[in-house]
Amino acid sequence: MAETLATNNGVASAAASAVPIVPVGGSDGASGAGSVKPTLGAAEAQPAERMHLINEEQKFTPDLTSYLAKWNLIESGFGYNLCAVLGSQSTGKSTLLNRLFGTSFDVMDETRRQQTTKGIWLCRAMQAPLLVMDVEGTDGRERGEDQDFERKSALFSMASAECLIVNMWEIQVGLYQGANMGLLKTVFEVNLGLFQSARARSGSAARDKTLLFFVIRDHIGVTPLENLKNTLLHDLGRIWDSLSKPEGLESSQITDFFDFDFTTLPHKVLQPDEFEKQVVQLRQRFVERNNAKFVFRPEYHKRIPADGLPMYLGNIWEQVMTNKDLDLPTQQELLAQFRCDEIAGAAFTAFTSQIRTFRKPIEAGSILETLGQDMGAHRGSALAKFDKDASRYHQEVYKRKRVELLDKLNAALSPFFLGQLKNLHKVVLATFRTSVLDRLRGENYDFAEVVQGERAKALSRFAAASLAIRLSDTDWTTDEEQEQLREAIDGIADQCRADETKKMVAQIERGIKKITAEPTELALARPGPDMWDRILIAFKDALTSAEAAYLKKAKSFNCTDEENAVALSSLRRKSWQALRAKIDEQTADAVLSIKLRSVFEDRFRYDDEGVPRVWKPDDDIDGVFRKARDETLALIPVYARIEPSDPDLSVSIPSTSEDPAHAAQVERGEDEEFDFPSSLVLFTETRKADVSARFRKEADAYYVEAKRSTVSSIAQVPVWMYGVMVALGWNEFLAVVRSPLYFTFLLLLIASAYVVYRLNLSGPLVHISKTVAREAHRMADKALREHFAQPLPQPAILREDAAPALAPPIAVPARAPTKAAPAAMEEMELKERKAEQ
Ligand SMILES: Nc1nc2c(ncn2[C@@H]2O[C@H](COP(=O)(O)OP(=O)(O)OP(=O)(O)O)[C@@H](O)[C@H]2O)c(=O)[nH]1
Repeated sequence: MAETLATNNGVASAAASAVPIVPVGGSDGASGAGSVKPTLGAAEAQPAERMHLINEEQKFTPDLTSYLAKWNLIESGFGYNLCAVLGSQSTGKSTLLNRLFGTSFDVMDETRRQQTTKGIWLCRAMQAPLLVMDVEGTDGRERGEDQDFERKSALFSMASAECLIVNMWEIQVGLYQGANMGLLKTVFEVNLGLFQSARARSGSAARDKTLLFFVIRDHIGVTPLENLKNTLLHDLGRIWDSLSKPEGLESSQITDFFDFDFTTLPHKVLQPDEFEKQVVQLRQRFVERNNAKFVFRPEYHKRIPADGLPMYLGNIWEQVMTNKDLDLPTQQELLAQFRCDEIAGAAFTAFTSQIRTFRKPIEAGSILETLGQDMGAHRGSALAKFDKDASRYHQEVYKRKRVELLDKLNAALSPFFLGQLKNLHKVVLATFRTSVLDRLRGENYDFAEVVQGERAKALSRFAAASLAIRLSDTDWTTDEEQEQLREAIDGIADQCRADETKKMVAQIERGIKKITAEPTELALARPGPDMWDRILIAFKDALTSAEAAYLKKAKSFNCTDEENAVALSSLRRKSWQALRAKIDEQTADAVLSIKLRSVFEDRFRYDDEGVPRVWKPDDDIDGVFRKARDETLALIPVYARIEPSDPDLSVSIPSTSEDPAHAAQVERGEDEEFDFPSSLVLFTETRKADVSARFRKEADAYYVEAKRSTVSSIAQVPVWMYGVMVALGWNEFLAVVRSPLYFTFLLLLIASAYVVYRLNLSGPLVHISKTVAREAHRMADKALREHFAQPLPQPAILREDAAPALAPPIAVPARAPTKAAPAAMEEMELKERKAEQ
């Protein structure tokens, strides 16, 4: 046992040089040391205000936190020490504490010798971060037989203080009650129970040790400290042996739980200078950390941070009061849980107010560029705050609470992470769409390259941005969002490709329309058995080159064969429909009748050399008319159906019913139904009959006109008639020459003619005359047509029943270039007809 003891023989024997002593406020009335000067190097200029930790009614103070703050200790963590004093009443405990630590405990008035300290008082030492407890003296006459409070207070001091100063006079050494041995026995017993569970759990007794520092007062020096110490140790050993120890601790030694130290102090009244000197020396052991005999060794510390001390001490006292077994480690754990929760709560509150600013912009769809850093910084500062205050508490509890706090912080940040991801998804997708569409403008682009490039850009931007907001120590992942983005991008790419394909098909279709327009117009204007051959050759040529153009471009679209087949089928169908629209335009009723009339005129009004016919009475007008009319009528069935003379030139486009892709489009309402066989038929039978009837009427008018022209040529005036006219008009001639009036008129007429000739006005006059004549002719012609349009008795050769059967389709020779009836004439006639309608 002796080896484990930390004794201090030197203190008692060392009669240090006279060192002035601290005057501690006015509290030390007994010392009368108001004249001595402090040499403590104190951090505080004045003694700290004491506080009643446990009052006479055995109530624990609620003000400890504020006092700790006032004493600048609340933030000190483990950087403080706590000691308490035990001893009989009026043995100079308060005096000793005030002298040693510069505290402000009340000291007994020497003249009255009555109890001064009631309950437990606490004060901060003046020169060190040390809390000192002045405990009500034991064995006081005020409490008499009632030892309840002294036991409680001793137990409380034992549980909380690192160092328990046992104050006694030299003459008390060897006594049982006087030396507080009875009290110490009780304390040892309860202490064993107290530490039992702690030992079982931690396996370390050293950690829970307490120092019992015996200060033997009024030492007159006759009995050396060593003897006194041995006496005390012997007594303590006896007490320990007599204890009923709990199971598992039967063989435990007193030194497993306590360290002992001993010192003496001279009589304060009889040897005041010596007393003060030794107090100063003793003080050094309490306040100088680098002192070799520094009292507060780390293993004595209860490991309670200063800010948790009020609660810890409160709980201990509550347990002491309710006589429950004290389990200090449990208390420490409970305290740690409570304090860690408190600290975490404070850190979390500050954290939530900091991160509140993220909510609005993220909900509004914005992307916060520094969100990841900010989230990390706020989370880090919350954890740092927690670590700073909570790490001093029970480590297991601290670590568990830290994990809980981290989870809570992550949960609070998670909505921002997800919100930002959602916004990122939207923005990246929109950028992808815009960029692709921008780059698809114009002609020179490779669709696959554009889409692949932008896709890679979008995905890497998303990956980088989402990585930036992924915090460590979270289970946050972005895999699902990346997959969703990939799908969305592919969806847009597919849509773009479909749009591009459509655009390309429409462009090619326009090209085909342009290329086939002229050959179609030309072929329909010059009908014949090979009319459709010419049109279909042009169409097929255009379609073949269009398909080649599509396939060439489609390569860069990465289109599948199926997509290509659909697009090509659509291209063929649309091109055919465009051709058919052109044909419809060129075979509309009005246009067709002009075409037929033109063909008829070519055959009827012009001879084989293309020279206009002047009908003579002996000409076979009827024969020529019949032939021209029948040949023209024979063209109507040719126009009626698209049918090439060469079957190889036939075109076959799948109808909707044969094309599932188009059928689906029709079902979706994106296109109209298409039936190829019916698209080959231009005229129904009824329309054919209508066209024939109309043409016949027009042809009849030509016939009548031709007939009339022979009548007017027959009615020419014979030459002799002019001789007769001269003979008959001779008298009138003479009358004019002889009459001055008529002659003057004649001269005026001649003069006018001369002026016209000289002024070269003959041209305009002739032009006006011609115009007037033409207008008159047109009006007469119109009147005649209207007249003959009435149902008149027809000549036998013109009646339907007398007409020969229509000749089979025959080749219609191309019109000679010198012939009349150019397209302009046709148009003029068409306009005239429209105006008439
Ligand atoms: N003989 C002697 N008397 C002392 C010594 N120190 C103080 N006293 C006197 O003892 C009396 C009691 O002093 P306190 O310091 O109040 O003693 P206490 O133990 O705190 O008293 P309670 O708080 O009532 O238990 C005072 O009159 C002091 O002057 C000392 O070293 N020796």
